Amino acid sequence: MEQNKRMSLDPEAAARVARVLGEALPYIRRFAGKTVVIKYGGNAMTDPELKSGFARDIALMKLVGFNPVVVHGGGPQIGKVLERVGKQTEFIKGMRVTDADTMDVVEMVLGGLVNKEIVNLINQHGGRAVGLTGKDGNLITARKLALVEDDADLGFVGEVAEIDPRIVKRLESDDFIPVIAPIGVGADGRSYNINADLVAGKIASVLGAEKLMLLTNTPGVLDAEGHLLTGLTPEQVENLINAGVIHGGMLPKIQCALDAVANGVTAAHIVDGRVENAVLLELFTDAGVGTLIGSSGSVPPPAANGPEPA
Ligand SMILES: Nc1ncnc2c1ncn2[C@@H]1O[C@H](COP(=O)(O)OP(=O)(O)O)[C@@H](O)[C@H]1O
Ligand SMILES: CC(=O)N[C@@H](CCC(=O)OP(=O)(O)O)C(=O)O
Repeated sequence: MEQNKRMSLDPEAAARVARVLGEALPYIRRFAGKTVVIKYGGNAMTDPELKSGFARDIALMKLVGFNPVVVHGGGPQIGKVLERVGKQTEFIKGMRVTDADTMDVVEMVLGGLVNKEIVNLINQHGGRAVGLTGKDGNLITARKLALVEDDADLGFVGEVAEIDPRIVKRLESDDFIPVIAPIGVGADGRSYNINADLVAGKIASVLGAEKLMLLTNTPGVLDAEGHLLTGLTPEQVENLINAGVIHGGMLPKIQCALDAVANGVTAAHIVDGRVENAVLLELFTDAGVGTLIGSSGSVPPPAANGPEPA
């Protein structure tokens, strides 16, 4: 039986598989033992097959020697539950205004439903994922976020005051895959709702990650005509923000990408999570996908042979 299966493999398909694996090898060597932080946005969690494919990609990353750390959002999922309980919600500069009741829903949806769904899917694909919120091991200490240009009170919206990465490092070294919900704990023990992009950026910086990948529902950063911008420098990003081309939910995303790159993360990528195998395409192919934000707007592909330059 096994013999028959092998014989029926189409030679062209076999050559394609071999080519893809060959192309992946230098990337597997580049990232071996390195941390890659993947932010999985609620808008990218569109259908069951894509979610399952994402989980399989993360499990595979770990098996080939990377250290994936997942930080997830869940904005649309929070919105649905708020709607079900008849609660209005409002966003200011991409942040959800969060009163005490909304905070309860945020914590239940992110720390409960969404976190455990991702953990479960990764584990179904042979990974060993562990779900955390910022409260576990004091991972994320938060303080209330005050908007600089606006007087608006965002309620229990927080910003990261400090990341204690010990629990994440411990899980990584024991071959677990940390899956983190963006809820922080204040000095007073209260919960704070933090934009998941901001948490992902800070965690990537503190862990000294090789790469930060932000999965969302656009092909990447688009220009005023809707064309994909494949590589951006910090100066180009600033011009696009000033021109109003980057706005809404893309603002915290791009801000965290810039912060991460300024704090030692080699590159940040904004990637279309609605594309099948988006994570693997970005990691393992020369072309990559989405928008890369780096000090020079590009990262050279790894050498096909020999050691990686230090
Ligand atoms: N220049 C831009 N290019 C692409 N998307 C943009 C841009 N400016 C604003 N956006 C908006 O940002 C959204 C992504 O942010 P968000 O909805 O918060 O996603 P996520 O849930 O993945 O964090 C896009 O769907 C788009 O509506
Ligand atoms: C302060 C704030 O806005 N928090 C977000 C947290 C979830 C999130 O960031 O989800 P996405 O990545 O799917 O957008 C919210 O309440 O929606």
